[in-house]
Amino acid sequence: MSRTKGGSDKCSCRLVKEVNQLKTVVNAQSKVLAKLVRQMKDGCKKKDEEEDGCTFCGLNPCIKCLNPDVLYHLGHNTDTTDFPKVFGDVKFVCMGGTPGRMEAFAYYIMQEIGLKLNPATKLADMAEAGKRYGMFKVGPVLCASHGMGCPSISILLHELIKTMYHAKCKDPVFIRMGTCGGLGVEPGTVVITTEAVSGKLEPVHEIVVHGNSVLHPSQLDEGLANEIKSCHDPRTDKFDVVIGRTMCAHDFYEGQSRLDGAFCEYTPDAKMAFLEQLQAQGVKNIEMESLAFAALTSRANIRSAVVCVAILNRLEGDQITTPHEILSGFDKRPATLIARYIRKVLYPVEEDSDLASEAESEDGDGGAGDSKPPPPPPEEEAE
Ligand SMILES: O=P(O)(O)O[C@H]1O[C@H](CO)[C@@H](O)[C@H]1O
Ligand SMILES: O=c1cc[nH]c(=O)[nH]1
Repeated sequence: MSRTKGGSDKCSCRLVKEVNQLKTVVNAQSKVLAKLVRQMKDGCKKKDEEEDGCTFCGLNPCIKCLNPDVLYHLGHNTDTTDFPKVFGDVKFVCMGGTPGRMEAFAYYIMQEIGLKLNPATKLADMAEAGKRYGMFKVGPVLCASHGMGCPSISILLHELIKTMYHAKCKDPVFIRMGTCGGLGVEPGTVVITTEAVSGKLEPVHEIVVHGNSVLHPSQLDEGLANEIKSCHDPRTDKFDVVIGRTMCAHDFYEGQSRLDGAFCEYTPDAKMAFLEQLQAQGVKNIEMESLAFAALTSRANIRSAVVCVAILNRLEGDQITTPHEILSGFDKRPATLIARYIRKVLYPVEEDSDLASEAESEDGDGGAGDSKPPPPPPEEEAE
């Protein structure tokens, strides 16, 4: 009996050992299997990306299935516009409030990057059919007006991001060039945003989806902000450039603590206390689109920057009394820096010293438009 018991003990011991060995083998095999599946998926993802072409992340997977995709506010759709042909070369998407500013920028950048237009023609407004925004294309630079406020820029960004997606664009950079109210800075100073904050001073853009609040971070690309700042030449430019946080308001008057709106239910002291609180938190300016701009571009992993000129110092007042000629000179300042940045990217061999020779001349009649076009202008026509 005892022999039998000893035998069965031995047997179960061997069984346990064998089961354990088997477990080790199965575990090892499932690790190998998981690795192979991962490699297989990564391979397919890479292939998809190569096929899709566009480098954006996190986009709606259903875009592919929209046939056609109608970009209603831009007046284009994938049935009638050949996106890769029309927009496939876009590397810079520049945006600003008004169609006039963006058309002027389009002509300016044309000169700056050495493109030419047949003198008998003019740049077409590519969003004319949508009757909402203005859009002009000059080689790799797409210039679009976004209107006022986050809802307006947000609609445009959805449609521009889809435009870039359908066109299979590779890593286009998005830049908003605007005006703002400065905080403790001289009127005419250019402010480049590090981070957009809401009226509650939170670095998030809130959207309401299905009745629920959804928050998206509103960071901007620090490297890009510094690259654009480095295009400033303090020796010759007649303006300062600072980097800081931007408060994005959903209104020009009460939302920005002005005392001159149709309604005002706070005291001048409360206004000053709020503006000083903003300043203490590193806020350098106030405008109305940076939050949606930062949030939507960063959701798609797009490098983006906000470059605005202060048209007044809010610590000194609310009303904009600066004459229009001076304001339009101010408008050219963000444009000058952005054009230099674009030139640097397109013509990296250009010497930094070239920047000094074409610094903004506000005494002249053409302001930033006086700049010399870069050497070897490509023999290409603007669209
Ligand atoms: O000068 P732009 O870029 O239009 O932007 C600023 O000016 C408008 C208010 O006057 C707001 O849209 C604000 O963000
Ligand atoms: O004070 C200002 C000036 C321009 N744009 C704004 O939103 N606020």
